[in-house]
Amino acid sequence: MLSAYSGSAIRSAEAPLLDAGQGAALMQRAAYGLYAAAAAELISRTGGCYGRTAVVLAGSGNNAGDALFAAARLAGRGVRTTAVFTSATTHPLALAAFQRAGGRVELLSEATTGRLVGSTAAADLVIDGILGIGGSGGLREPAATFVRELAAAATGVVVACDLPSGVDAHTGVVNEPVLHADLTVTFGALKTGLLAGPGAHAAGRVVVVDIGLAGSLPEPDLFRLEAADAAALYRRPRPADHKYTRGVLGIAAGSAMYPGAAVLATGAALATGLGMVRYLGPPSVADLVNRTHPEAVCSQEQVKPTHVQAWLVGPGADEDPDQRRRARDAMASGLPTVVDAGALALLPRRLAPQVILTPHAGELQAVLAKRKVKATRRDIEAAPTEYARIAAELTGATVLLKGAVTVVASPSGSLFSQADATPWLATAGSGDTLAGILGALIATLADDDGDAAIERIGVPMPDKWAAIAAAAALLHGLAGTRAAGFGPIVVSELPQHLGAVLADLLTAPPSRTQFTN
Ligand SMILES: NC(=O)C1=CN([C@@H]2O[C@H](COP(=O)(O)OP(=O)(O)OC[C@H]3O[C@@H](n4cnc5c(N)ncnc54)[C@H](O)[C@@H]3O)[C@@H](O)[C@H]2O)[C@@H](O)CC1
Ligand SMILES: [K+]
Repeated sequence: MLSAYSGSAIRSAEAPLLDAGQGAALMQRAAYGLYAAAAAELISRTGGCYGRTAVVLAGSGNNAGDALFAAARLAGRGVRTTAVFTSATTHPLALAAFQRAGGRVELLSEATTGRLVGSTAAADLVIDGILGIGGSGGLREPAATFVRELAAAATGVVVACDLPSGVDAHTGVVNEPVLHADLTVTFGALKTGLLAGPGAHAAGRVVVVDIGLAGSLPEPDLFRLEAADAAALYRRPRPADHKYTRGVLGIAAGSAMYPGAAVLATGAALATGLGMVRYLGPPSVADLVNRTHPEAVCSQEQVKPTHVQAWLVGPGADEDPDQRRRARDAMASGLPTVVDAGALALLPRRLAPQVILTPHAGELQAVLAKRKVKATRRDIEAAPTEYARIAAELTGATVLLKGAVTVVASPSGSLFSQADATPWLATAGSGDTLAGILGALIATLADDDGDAAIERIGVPMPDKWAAIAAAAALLHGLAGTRAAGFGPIVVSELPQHLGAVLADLLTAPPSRTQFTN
């Protein structure tokens, strides 16, 4: 599991080391890590370092210090380095080291912007060291115009120092213009803004350089599950199991108008693995579910007499009064319940953490509007963790906000973010399969075994449902990525790819230290 921290948490972790006079040593560790990662990137893209060109964009703070010390080391490997200063002052020792190593210096101004955009765009490597965790708001002039023009040009490889300048380290809000990085080399620990919100896209691949903060870090602000966590969370069948002990999921999805949602959600739940799916819905849909998934037990029953461990309500069920009633009853049942699509319009005032809402930004906007929180879809997309957290707080439910990077907010305040999906998953029916996967996971992990699994992966118990939701997003993303390897995704085929993903995961859980948002 990856853990991420706000900029202020990183600062507090650094404080005792700075007080002990270790500031220069911390900067050297950061700079060395940045140099090594940038050199590796340069070699992999251009075949070497000697004779290549690099431009460092340098601001006024310690972020520029890291970048200039790193560039001095690159110069020592024969890289022709130039620093473009966005302000008249900078880290003096780093500047001296950079110049000693043969680095050239340029000062950005209105008059030099056009020329420097051209030469920077032509460089093999650009290191963005304008702002780090000390930055607030968007870039000011003249850096703003320079970065806007540079971002519109084709550049060599872009490596961000600590974080892309202009990204909010805490929220991932991107204060435009921001130079999108191919690689972000971040120091001490992951920053929340590199894993969530538009900042996650701006960051590209992320590597963490250990500068010795591990012992001083507080509780993380955000978690990200890795494939190995999903494998550890997954409830494997045991010899003494029968279908009723492995988890039974009730699904009230689909309607005469949208029968496909029921088929997709059921198929995804079955492929995730559980004891049984009990499908409840109108006869025509039940018939279709039966024909496509004969193992599902279908009926027109209501929620109360149906014996299950968990519910999934809402996909494709907007217009059907019986399905709406089932959704309301499931939410009131006290059982773990996935509330998706149409059922999101039926929320009672207050819910519990085992109720997991799975809106996209537009649906979350409606949920929030009913609770007098005004936010546009754009606002939510710009700061997804903030709005998911508000929704979890106001409803008492766990909130999984779908997006390219999916975020999950626990009513306890904890956050998860998962970036395993591929844009190919943005296709009709995709959400129904995510709901099905999540439904199967909550049905199989509803009991004490689920609690034990949560302890195993090191998640605090109040965040059990958020972690399971994050695992569902991860499995859905991996299945989608695998499916996309065979061309555009046909959602009804996703379950078979999910089966293959699970088979891989459960036999050889991979671990990752570097990831791509
Ligand atoms: N504190 C430490 O010991 C360490 C810090 N490190 C580096 O230092 C960085 C933090 O350094 P700083 O605290 O100096 O902060 P920054 O380097 O992020 O820059 C802060 C400076 O930028 C100015 N500024 C803020 N917002 C601006 C904006 N929107 N437009 C233009 N200028 C703006 C401020 O006036 C301030 O002078 C980290 O991100 C990391 O790269 C690393 O060297 C590791 C050790
Ligand atoms: K930066």
